[in-house]
Amino acid sequence: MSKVIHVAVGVILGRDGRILIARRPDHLHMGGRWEFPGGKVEAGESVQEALTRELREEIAIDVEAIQPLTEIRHEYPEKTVLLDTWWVTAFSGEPRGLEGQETRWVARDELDHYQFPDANQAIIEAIQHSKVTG
Ligand SMILES: Nc1nc2c([nH]c(=O)n2[C@H]2C[C@H](O)[C@@H](COP(=O)(O)OP(=O)(O)OP(=O)(O)O)O2)c(=O)[nH]1
Ligand SMILES: [Mg+2]
Repeated sequence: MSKVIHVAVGVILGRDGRILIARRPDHLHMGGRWEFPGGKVEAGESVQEALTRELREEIAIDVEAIQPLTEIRHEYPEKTVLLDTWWVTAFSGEPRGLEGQETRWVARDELDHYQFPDANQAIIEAIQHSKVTG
């Protein structure tokens, strides 16, 4: 019955090694929590296309290079998501929340200080174990 929602997620690496997080608008699923920007893969779209589109729509950057990070499947009571998560190692533009979201650059070892959706714990561990540094 419950289908898995495929989500393209970008872990955006700044030149100083920090990572961009954004606060989900209150009215959305997991509203108020911090996230790595991204959104649902639409029909006919590849995950890379979705990632590029979502990061342009949400935070006004153009993706130039990505590397796979991890895939996390998580069952929330209301839905199941597959977070298809990519490092964004090069981009153009200056990120800003086009949908009014607060954004923040944080050091890798400070991610634990923010409240993310439950599925993200596994992403944060993958980041902290990854050798990608930009
Ligand atoms: N973008 C993003 N979504 C996440 C993260 N962690 C997590 O559990 N999710 C969940 C929340 C949502 O149920 C789903 C992503 O949906 P979304 O609301 O970002 O999708 P979207 O940008 O396409 O938005 P919309 O068109 O539905 O308004 O994945 C994360 O770090 N980033
Ligand atoms: Mg989104």
